[in-house]
Amino acid sequence: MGTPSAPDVVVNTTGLTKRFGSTVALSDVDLEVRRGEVFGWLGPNGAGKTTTLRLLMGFARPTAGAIRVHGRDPWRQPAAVHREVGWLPGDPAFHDRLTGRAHVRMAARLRRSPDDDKTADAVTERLGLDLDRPVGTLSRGNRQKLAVVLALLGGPQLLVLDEPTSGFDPLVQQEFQALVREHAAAGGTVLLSSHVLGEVQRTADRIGVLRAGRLVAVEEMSVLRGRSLHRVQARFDAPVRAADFAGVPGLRDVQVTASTLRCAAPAAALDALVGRLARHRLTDLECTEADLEETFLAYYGGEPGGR
Ligand SMILES: Nc1ncnc2c1ncn2[C@@H]1O[C@H](COP(=O)(O)OP(=O)(O)OP(=O)(O)O)[C@@H](O)[C@H]1O
Repeated sequence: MGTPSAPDVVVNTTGLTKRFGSTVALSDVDLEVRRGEVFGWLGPNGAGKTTTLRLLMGFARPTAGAIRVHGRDPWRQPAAVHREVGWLPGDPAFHDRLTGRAHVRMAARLRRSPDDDKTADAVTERLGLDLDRPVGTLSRGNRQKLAVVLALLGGPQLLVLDEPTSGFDPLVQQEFQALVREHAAAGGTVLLSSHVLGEVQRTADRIGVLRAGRLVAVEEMSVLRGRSLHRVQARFDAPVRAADFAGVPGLRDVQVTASTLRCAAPAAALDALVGRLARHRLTDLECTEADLEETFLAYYGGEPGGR
């Protein structure tokens, strides 16, 4: 079933749709994730991110459309897909009385990969985790580290990570981001979900944005950075009108009150904007670059917590 995918396509979906009763969790999603890239899967709570990843793992069956991992249908061939995938669930479950190392050994036995203690020790040391403590005594962040260790066991080609950095402090986040980048640099592929751009902006090569189950954008991170908005505030020695600044391409959120203009402009619009400003007598000008999260919300709308 499905068309064969090109060799560098690791995950592809066509018309992927999942409904739960009357709830449409995913609607007609077409997506390709390629070898060697880190793909950020972004959207507010309830947008359908986890549903996508669960379909990828074969834990649920699409209502319509298809998802393939290296051309395989995860619903029909879950074991073959799981052999290639390191999975970090959004709410990892552990046996509280067993140590981290016992979990590693169990997972290694399931994967039949004897070298896993070495992988586990290397990752554990980098993230700063004690594998010899019962999991029930670990903090949330440390349990999350163990989930990362387990996802990396056996050197999977594809890492599928559902909100992986929740609970990490900034230093651990940095180390985790380095692990993700190294995985991609070695030819691996990473698909990671998040509801905030800030969490994936340092690691992702591309992002896909989901909103209420629909794919609203797929963007190279470098393009998004290029669209980065500037907040501009200009004061003049006499009242101005919004119409004086109409037609500057890309200008957003224009507010004019008496002799003050406030607006947002992508870098590409600054030159035209300055031309318009210069038609009046300026008394003050401020221009500050918005952070990427703000740029992202301006383009894709909505609150990070809203659906
Ligand atoms: N098993 C299920 N039964 C019924 N509805 C479900 C089920 N799983 C998900 N949903 C619904 O599907 C929609 C998408 O949920 P999903 O968990 O995929 O979103 P998400 O983007 O991962 O959100 P979050 O960031 O909160 O984890 C939501 O409306 C959710 O309530």
